[in-house]
Amino acid sequence: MAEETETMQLQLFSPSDVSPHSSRKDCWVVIHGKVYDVTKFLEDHPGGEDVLLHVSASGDATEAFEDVGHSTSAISMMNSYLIGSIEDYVPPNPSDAGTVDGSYMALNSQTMQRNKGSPAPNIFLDYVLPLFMLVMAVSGWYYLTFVAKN
Ligand code: HEM
Repeated sequence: MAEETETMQLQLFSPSDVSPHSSRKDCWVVIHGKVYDVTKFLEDHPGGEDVLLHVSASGDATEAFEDVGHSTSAISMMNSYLIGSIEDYVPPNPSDAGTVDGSYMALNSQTMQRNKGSPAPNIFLDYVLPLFMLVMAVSGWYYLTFVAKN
């Protein structure tokens, strides 16, 4: 039940259209709701063909693709394999919701921003270490001012 969209000229697929294409001779992967025919790329994929076959069979390759942290050149290569998109795509990760209709690059740069953004708070570096240094400085000042003088 594939059909053409007028705006993006991308074929629309349902998950059941995609699932039969998970063999070495015919391998499609779904990443961020876009469908890529990677059959001709299997042998050239630097990460190997087995990972692509595996995620192809799993239905949605988005999380696996993101976990690897592909380079921008890998991301630009993807367009050559783009054949369509999933109709009414529901992202596997709820935090991706709302970006389904955005372009892949936009979504990916958001992901990179998210990953690059503020690191997880470190209680030792943020609070304990500065407090320790403050106590040491005050003790030093107290010793030099009041104790060492006498
Ligand atoms: C059309 C889709 C894909 C393209 C064009 C692509 C392209 C690439 C490229 C160019 C690299 C070399 C490293 C880099 O430049 O980032 C790479 C590495 C890799 N890719 Fe993909 N990839 C695709 C999909 C996937 C998917 C769905 C997975 C799923 C797990 C995957 C797993 C890996 C792994 C494990 C590596 C090796 C990373 C390393 O050794 O550091 N790739 N891919």
